[in-house]
Amino acid sequence: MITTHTLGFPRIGKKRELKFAQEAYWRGESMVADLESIAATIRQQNWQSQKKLDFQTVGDFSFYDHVLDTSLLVGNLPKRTQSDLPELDQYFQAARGQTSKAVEQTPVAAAEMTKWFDTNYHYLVPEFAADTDFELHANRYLSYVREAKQQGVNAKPVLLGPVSYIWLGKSKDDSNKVDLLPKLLPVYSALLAQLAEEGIEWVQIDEPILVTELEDDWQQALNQAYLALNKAPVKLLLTTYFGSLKTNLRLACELPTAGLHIDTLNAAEEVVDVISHLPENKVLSMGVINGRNVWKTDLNDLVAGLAPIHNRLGDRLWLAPSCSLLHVPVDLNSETDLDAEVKDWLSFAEQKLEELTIVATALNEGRDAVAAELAANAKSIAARQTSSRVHRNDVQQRLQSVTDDIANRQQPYAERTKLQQAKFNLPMYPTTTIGSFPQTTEIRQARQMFRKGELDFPAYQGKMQAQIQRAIAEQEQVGLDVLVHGEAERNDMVEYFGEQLEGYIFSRFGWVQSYGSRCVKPPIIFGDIARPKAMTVDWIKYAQSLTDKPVKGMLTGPVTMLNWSFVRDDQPRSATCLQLALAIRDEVQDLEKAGVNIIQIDEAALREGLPLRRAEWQDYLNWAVRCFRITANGVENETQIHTHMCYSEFNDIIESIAAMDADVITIETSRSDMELLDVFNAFSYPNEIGPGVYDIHSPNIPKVEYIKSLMEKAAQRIPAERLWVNPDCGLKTRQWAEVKPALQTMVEAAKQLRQQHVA
Ligand SMILES: CN1c2c(nc(N)[nH]c2=O)NC[C@@H]1CNc1ccc(C(=O)N[C@@H](CCC(=O)N[C@@H](CCC(=O)N[C@@H](CCC(=O)O)C(=O)O)C(=O)O)C(=O)O)cc1
Ligand SMILES: N[C@@H](CCS)C(=O)O
Ligand SMILES: [Zn+2]
Repeated sequence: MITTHTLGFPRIGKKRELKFAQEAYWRGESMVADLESIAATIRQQNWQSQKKLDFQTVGDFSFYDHVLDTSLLVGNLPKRTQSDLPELDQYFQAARGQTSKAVEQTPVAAAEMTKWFDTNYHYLVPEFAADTDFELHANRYLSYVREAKQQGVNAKPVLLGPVSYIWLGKSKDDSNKVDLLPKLLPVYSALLAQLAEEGIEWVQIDEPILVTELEDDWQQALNQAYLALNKAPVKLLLTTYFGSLKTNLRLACELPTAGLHIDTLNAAEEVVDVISHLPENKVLSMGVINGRNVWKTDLNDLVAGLAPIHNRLGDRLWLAPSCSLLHVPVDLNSETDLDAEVKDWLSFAEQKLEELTIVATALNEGRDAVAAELAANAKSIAARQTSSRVHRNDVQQRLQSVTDDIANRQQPYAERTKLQQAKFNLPMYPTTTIGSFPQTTEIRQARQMFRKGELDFPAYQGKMQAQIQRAIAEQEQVGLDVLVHGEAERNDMVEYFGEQLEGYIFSRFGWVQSYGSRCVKPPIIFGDIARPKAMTVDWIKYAQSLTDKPVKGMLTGPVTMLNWSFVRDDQPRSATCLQLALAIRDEVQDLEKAGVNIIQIDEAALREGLPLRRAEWQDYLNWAVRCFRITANGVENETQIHTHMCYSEFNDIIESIAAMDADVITIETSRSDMELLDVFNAFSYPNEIGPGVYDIHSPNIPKVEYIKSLMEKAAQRIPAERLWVNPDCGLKTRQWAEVKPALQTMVEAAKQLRQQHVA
């Protein structure tokens, strides 16, 4: 019999119950018991949903992030958070710098946050030093295991593996973090022994780094780890996901574990090799349902492909989604307003579990046992393949006419900058922001009322215009040079555009965790993309009508739209990106026609979209940069194109960043003390740069001297004439009470820098 399981399930709840409980606790409006109670209900519901599978996963629930959970579990929360406060409060301090406002505390620096592989999920980076010691703190983890068992759950606990845990962290003292492994392994061994005492048979141990290019020392670390952990009295299922194993294939097969999970969506071509290298006594868990996308699986096709593998492996075959379902929305059944035709093509986390059981039943008992389900699936798959709504002749024809010319500006930057300087006459160290201002409760409630029909468009528009007025007035008072309209009308920088483009649909409850309590609702691209009408022009024109200072038009670029949407799987990502590029190009040109001469095209996700293996980077960068250029470069020389990226480790891709040829790039650099600019310097990056001068994730107000010192460091690397002054990223998650003084400080710092420059 095939065994079914899942690597993890979304932990936010069907209607983001966890978010509301977390935020109420942090505001000091609820007790920890309320938060724990909601969390327990979510875990119970999740196990209930998994009842149809052979195992239910335990340990995938998290109050903030599963990497931080591992830090807690192995006694490695940052030292600065260690206090007499209860464990959960120390945990929140590590995550966000502070816990519930109702708790007396000293705020601390939050741990750094970064992207989880190539997803839009962020984890909290473990901190290491040569003297880091580990200690098992398993109470919470074991309590979940016992809670599950009390509910009759056939628990398969999940752990982030020790080698990936260390690999994902950062050494704070330049010591070699992999050297810490011998100190960490006894903690894992002790935990596995305790799990065995709880009656656990199988433990899922995630080593996602096996899909990356690993140096020898990391390969040896994996060998060392599993030789040690193999002695534990439980069976280990080693799990890999998000990619193929390539040069790590033999290693993954041969590590001494009882089973191996591979992502067969991303490693389809490796299945035969894995089967032939896998020792006869090992289980193979095949990740056959896409955990990163929302399309129904072609179950008939899958059953046909799996049948010979099942014949060969028999009971050794396990089936699961490709990765944790953390990256997809919870339940399609919550969507009552979704376009019925497209809804029939979709599958969210709950539905993916159903798909899994249908496949397993078809293989275990024969197709007749699920004939109706397979027939219904075949109908949906065929309907999608033949739908007239997927392909559009006008879009296809336009794609045929694309030439390389449209990706080029008329003049090189060196010429454009003279014309732009004459037009805008900006001072040295011009100041600006990245686009968004606080998304207040007032704004979100107005949008909710508009969505429910309680406000008509003119009333909603009036409210948003009032917000724009406020944003412009605040910026004028502060004395910024290039203003923004503040993005009040946008629920999200991607979803907002998805809602206005044809070829997209959007859900009502399709939330996916991005970090902590923050979620995104990625819009879904189902067909060819077209822009029926201008999307932003009226808002920007309105903002410009309120001031004599230039207002930047603000758009999300094609690569970011692609990377933060659920995309179609019936054509290459590059083809979808090109369609997006053309649609957004039209918006750029409409803005220009409307007299908007500074246009920012955010490509926040360009870097994170890099494939996990370097060998595949160049191909991605080639088409991604070309798409950006197609979007941006159809404008006059005098029109100034900005782009923005939140993560600025550009060491390996600086040529591509330069090839984008944006007149100005604003980036996140404050936390790196401007060292990230070294690469721009070494490359002699020719265009203008706005290195972020303060971290927008923190409520702290920066000091003038701090900003000046950062900009002085920047000026050692980039000629001052090409420097802008701006925050690291947008300000939507902050409050006005924090934003205003922070920007005042920034403008004051810029003024002093100008004076120093003259002197
Ligand atoms: C810049 N980042 C972004 C990423 N990805 C994106 N798609 N967008 C981004 O901006 N990735 C990297 C970074 C960091 N990530 C994030 C992700 C999410 C947020 C964030 O603030 N999310 C909000 C939800 C935003 C949203 O869609 N709001 C809607 C709906 C608001 C809502 O919940 N309404 C309530 C009622 C109103 C109320 O009472 O407040 C409801 O519908 O029930 C909107 O504004 O209309 C979040 O809260 O999680 C930030 C950075
Ligand atoms: N313009 C966007 C970019 C975020 S990456 C904002 O300011 O929120
Ligand atoms: Zn950003």
